[in-house]
Amino acid sequence: MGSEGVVSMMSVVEDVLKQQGNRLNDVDLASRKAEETASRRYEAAGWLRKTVGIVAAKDLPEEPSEEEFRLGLRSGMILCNVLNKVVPGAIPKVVETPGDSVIVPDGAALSAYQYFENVRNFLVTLQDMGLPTFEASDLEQGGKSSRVVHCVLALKSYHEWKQMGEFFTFSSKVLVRAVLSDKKPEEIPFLVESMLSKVMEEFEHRVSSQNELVKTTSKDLDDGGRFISKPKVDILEKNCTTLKAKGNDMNLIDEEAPKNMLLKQCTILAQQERDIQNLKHILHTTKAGMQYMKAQYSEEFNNLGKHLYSLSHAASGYHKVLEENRKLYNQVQDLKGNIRVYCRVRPFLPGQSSIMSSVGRIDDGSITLITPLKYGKEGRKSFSFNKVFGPSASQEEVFSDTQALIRSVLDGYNVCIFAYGQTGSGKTYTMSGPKVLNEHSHGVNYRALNDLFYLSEQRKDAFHYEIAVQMIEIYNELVRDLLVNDNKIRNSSQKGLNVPDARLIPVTSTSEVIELMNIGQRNRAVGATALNDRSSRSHSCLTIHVQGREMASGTILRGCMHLVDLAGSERVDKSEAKGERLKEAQHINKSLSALGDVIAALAQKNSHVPYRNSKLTQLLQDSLGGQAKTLMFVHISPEADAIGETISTLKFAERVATVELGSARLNKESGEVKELKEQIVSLKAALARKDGDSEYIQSTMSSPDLFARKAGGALPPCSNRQPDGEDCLINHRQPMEEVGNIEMRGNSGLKQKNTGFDLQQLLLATGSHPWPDTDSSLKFQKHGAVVGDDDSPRDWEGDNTLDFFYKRYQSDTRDHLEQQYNRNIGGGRKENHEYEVQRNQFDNVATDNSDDLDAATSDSSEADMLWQFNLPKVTGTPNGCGTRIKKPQVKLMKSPDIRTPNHSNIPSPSPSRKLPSGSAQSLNRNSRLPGFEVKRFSSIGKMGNGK
Ligand SMILES: Nc1ncnc2c1ncn2[C@@H]1O[C@H](COP(=O)(O)OP(=O)(O)OP(=O)(O)O)[C@@H](O)[C@H]1O
Repeated sequence: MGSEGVVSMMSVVEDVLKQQGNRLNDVDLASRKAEETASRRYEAAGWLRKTVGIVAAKDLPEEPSEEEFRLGLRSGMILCNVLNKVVPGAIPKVVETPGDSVIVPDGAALSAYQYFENVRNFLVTLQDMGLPTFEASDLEQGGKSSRVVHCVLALKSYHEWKQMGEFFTFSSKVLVRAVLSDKKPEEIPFLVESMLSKVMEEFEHRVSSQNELVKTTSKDLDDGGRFISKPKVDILEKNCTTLKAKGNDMNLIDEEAPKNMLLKQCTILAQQERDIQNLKHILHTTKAGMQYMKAQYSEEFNNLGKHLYSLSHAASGYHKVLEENRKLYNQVQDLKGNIRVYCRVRPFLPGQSSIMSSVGRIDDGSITLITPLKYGKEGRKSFSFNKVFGPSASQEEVFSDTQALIRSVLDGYNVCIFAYGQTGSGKTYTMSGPKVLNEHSHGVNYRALNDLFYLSEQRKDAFHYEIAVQMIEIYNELVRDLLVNDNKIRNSSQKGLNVPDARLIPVTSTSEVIELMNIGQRNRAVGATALNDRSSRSHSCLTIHVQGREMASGTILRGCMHLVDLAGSERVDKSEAKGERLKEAQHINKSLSALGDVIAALAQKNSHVPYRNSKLTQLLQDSLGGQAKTLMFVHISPEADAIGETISTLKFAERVATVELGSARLNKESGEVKELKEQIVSLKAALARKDGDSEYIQSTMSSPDLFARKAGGALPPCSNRQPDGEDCLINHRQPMEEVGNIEMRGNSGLKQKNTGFDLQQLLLATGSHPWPDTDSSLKFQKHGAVVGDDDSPRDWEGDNTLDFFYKRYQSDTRDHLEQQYNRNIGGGRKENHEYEVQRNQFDNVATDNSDDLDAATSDSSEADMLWQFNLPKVTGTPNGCGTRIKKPQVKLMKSPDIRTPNHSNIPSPSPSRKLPSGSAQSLNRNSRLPGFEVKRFSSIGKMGNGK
């Protein structure tokens, strides 16, 4: 472009400016005043000149360098300021162009891109309106303005279209004014109409595209944005087309630039759509993944729940199995006859420090002690028992395993529960409870009795039970009946435990027993005042005798239960006991060590078991050696300084646990046997009547057993020895010999005679010669007890005499008796009675299938007998139980030679076994065996009747 062109352009512009300035004056006086100032005009003209000159100097490339960009920016700024002059207020003036921003007069910084975009739009609008100022021809003619616009568009592309955002708003009022200011009045309606139609067109176009966009967006949102929807693509394309078309329509700019820009915009939009779709897809996938994971999680959670349930089920099953195992183990132990041993650890007492405990660990069945060096390097010692109860175990827990034993008593077994342990270790607490009793603190005694009465009540439709109680203490080797108020020691014999003098009192409820126990405790306390805390220095034993009759069959079951609270073991040197206390301690230790000896002998299965070395071992004899079910609670204190006693206590207890007593025996007597016994009694009575033995008749006619005597609900009368005015229960006391065990039944006449039995009579009755009365060492005490001079137990197991006699007797007694009977028949002789008795006995031996029961029955009382009479056992077992005589032997043994036994071949069982005469009529059917005979007669001696 030549200088002429520039000048003419300048003059055109100057004219326009002039014209416009004049017109604006008319429209807005204030504005015009400002715009009309010479300096501004001049300035505007100068800017314009400069701008045009610069732009003319160089075309701005599409992607300008920094310098080019700044140049273009500056050109645009100048142009805009010119335009600002032309249309005041339409475009803000540019004060500065720092970086790529534009500072307007009020100091606000705008992005250059936004600013020039607005300028472009403004120019396009003006052009669209057909304003003369910006006639295309003018621009094209001058070419400068188009370059400026180009420059602006180039800037736009430089900053990318996508950043396009806000547009300047400018006052349409101002614009209209500017447009109409130089128009003739007649042109105005046309112009306004044209402008309005364009505005409407644009407005409608924008509204419709806006609506479509809104619809598409909402549909996409409804679809969850899964994929690019076809309509949307169409809209995009349409938009692109529109944009392209628009670009084509733009006459003010180059053909290519808008096309490129539109294409770019489309590409960018499409890309963005794709991105959005991808994102949506990812979102969808993630959602699906989440849902899948959620489902999986909940499934796994369910499975875990099921697994946990099955685990807990298995765990409870495991515990059940453990419990079952323990029960089975206990059953096996019971079958083997092992003494059950439960260990209980006392808690620290109030005021004691619990830091120094000797107990390290307690498991279900084992306890580990922490031991000082002197007990071994390991520092630990473990002991195993049937169960170990820790310090926190409740009375109920401790009793829980004992319940089965209570049932056994009602089933006809003998049971012994005893508490062992060092002084103050909690024996009395376990057996009776603490001083202040409540429902939870009741000890084994109370609970056992409660159960006993409860179970007997439950069985009342099938069984009729009668229960009686005895209570004794052993103090300094003297036995004392605690249920007698006179406080006399009933038997001070050092040779025998003369328990028959201990009262046996029928009871019908736990409270009655508690009442008796209180009496017993009071009696114990009387001693205690004199002898310094005697209650803990003596062994006490509560014995409960139970007899049950099965109503349907008449079968009799007898069981008894000893509940023994032993005196505490004590180290004399440690306690520094002196005088009476020392004597007590020595007695206690002696009896406990005797107990230890008995246990050791039993554990080693020795043939000799030294029961007689103390009253205690005699008391426990039927529990330790008589096939009873025996349970020991061993107690220990937790204090570290008691470790010595604790270890020896537990060692002792472990030894006890190894003792096998043989399986417990059932004390059962069938109705048939009972009938036979009754027949015997009546036959005896008939014979006695004939003999005029009124005393005998009288006694025989009385009911044969204590419990039978009580029939009709009346309690047995108290003994003659009972002082008048005693407690009602005391008044019902029975001498023990009347009520002891099974063998206490009937034949009280024998008791009253206080006679023993005569084996010689039996031998005579069986055609045997009596054993020579060579020894006076076997004596009868006043109650018929047989006492050896020495206390040593006699083991007759290996005695050939017995075997011999047994064989002879067994095989031929029946014939012999029948012959004897035939000889005596009609003679009214007493021998007939003996014959009947013996024949019955024989029949029982030969035919009675309840043989075992008989044996069991006899056994239950056997120990009592021996205990009472100091009579050594004459059975085959090492410990004196009469259980080794076996029924098959009884039935198979035969000897042709029985009628005239060669007495030279039958040595006396023992020189000490000399028996008094005159008791032949008291023969028991069980006298089929010598061993049994002796035993039976012992029973008779003790109980007063040996039917
Ligand atoms: N399991 C326990 N829980 C709480 N206190 C107990 C427990 N065992 C024992 N005691 C308390 O310990 C003290 C001694 O107990 P207990 O009299 O029963 O011992 P002991 O072995 O019978 O003594 P001794 O041999 O002198 O007769 C008592 O005060 C008793 O209450």
